[in-house]
Amino acid sequence: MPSIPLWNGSVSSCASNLLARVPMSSTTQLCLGSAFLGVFSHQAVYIRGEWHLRAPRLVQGYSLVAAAIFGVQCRLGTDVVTSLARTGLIAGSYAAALFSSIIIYRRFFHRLRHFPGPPIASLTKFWHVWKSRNGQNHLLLEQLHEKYGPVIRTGPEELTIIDPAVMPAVDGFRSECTKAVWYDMLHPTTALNTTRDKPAHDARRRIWDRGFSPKALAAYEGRVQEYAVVLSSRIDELARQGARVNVTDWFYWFTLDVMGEFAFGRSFDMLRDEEWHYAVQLLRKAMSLVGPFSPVPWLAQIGFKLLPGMIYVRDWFAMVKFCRGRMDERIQMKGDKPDVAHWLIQASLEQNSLQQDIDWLTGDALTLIIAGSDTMAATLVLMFYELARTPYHQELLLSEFRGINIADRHRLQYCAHLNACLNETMRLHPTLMTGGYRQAPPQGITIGNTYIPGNTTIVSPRYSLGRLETSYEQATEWIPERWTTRPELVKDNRGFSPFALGRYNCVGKTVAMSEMRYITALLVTRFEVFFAPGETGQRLFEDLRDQFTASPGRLELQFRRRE
Ligand code: HEM
Repeated sequence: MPSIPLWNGSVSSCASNLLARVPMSSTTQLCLGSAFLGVFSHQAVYIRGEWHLRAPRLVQGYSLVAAAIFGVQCRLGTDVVTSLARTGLIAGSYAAALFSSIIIYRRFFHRLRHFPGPPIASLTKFWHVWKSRNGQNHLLLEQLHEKYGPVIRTGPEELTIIDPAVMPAVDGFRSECTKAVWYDMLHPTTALNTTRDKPAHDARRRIWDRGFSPKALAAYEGRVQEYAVVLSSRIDELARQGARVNVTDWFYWFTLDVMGEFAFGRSFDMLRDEEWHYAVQLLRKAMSLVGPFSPVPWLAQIGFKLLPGMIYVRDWFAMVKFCRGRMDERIQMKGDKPDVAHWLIQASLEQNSLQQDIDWLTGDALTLIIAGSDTMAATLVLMFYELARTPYHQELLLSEFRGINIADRHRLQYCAHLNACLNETMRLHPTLMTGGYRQAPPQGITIGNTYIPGNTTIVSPRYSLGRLETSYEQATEWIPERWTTRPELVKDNRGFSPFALGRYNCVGKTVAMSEMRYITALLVTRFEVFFAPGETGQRLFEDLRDQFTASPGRLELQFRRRE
């Protein structure tokens, strides 16, 4: 995109000459000129292309221009108050004209103008920031679905599509969709998951795939099991005391410790210390902003670039610094530990680019920690909530595990009811509830019978897709048998894609399934699980936050050792 010079010396002297020549009474003329510029800049410049990454520069540029207009007036002898007022008028005229032009265009001329949705959503994403300020975007989209149907305009450039055809259309192997602007939210952090450019993503993905090959997975297995056994023995101690177990914390500590091992060859030691590591706390604080600010990645960019000291932004940078330090340590580590970082570092060494790749390595380590822990922990919490409510399913699982070696992941992967419990949890309580935004290719795309114009952001919320009565019988109930003995309860499974499809699918799917199967088998064979007195699961759902990955509320269970 061409960039417009917002400020330089020649503009300054030009403005100075101009103001010197015109009488001050011509403020009206200046305001009109400014308004004209506002409309012109929208129609000629901003109407095309993406601007979110340039938002910080634009803020700086406009501030400079406003300061220059003010400065020139003061130099011409106008008093400060009048200069300020006049600058406000000129800047206000520009802004009013610019935003009026944007609003009229978005409402009446935009290519998405015919799609239903809240009228204000077609004008600005700020309505979405406001509506999802409590981090429960998944519920908001459900309400909109009820009111407006399967295709909803949820933003000036955005459609939310709650139709099972959306998943194969946007993520299928032949799909030409790309990752949407949301993935630039954390720019300039570079990482596999946030790479929007297809060739660059594919190249990085090939490196990651080496870290998840069958040979690599076999090497991680033992280490994951060690952590699972530690978790189980901690729970055992609590069970002996008859204590309540906040499984939300324990499952997070378990998955985060494992991901620390994968990313840095060193855990966060949370299972051992029984408390949150400070770096993980920083990460979680920073991540809590992802939910409300997801609709406006440009605002996040302004925060990152112009307000690095602001609370939450500061936490994010502190976490990145921590990861960078741990990655430096990991690079220096002797020995050949089987972890994911090994493969990423090895690729950089082979290309002789270790120093240049340090940002990639840090960003990828962060991705691994977030993508690998939040998803698994939330799935486990939600599945144990369902199991605690239904002892019958614990018994079914127990009989499935009888006589088999649960430490053998190949054997566990054929446990039909275990797989069904996991699938059913990921259908009803997906851990990427609304996340995974895609962008339609320039020529557009047809989903079901609906043509989606080019470059539209497409949101396909798994939370709503998993609850469609047109796809599932008794859609809001947790019935694992729908994936085994009662297939008639699944009418259309195209929307079921917990790990995504195609080029952007989950690289950690096999490790995730294997880890979740093992920990479930270990806990169910050792303990009976039930709600702690007074626990209903209400807090779990009331405090459940949609911040790209799901962040569930507290759940207190009790465990009783099986004889
Ligand atoms: C219950 C467990 C998990 C679920 C439901 C899950 C789901 C997903 C989904 C839906 C995506 C696509 C995200 C997008 O469109 O932006 C994804 C991507 C990804 N996942 Fe997972 N995931 C899980 C566990 C894991 C684990 C254990 C790891 C690592 C060990 C992992 C690493 C990744 C990475 C690196 C990506 C980015 C892939 C790419 O962009 O090429 N995930 N995951």
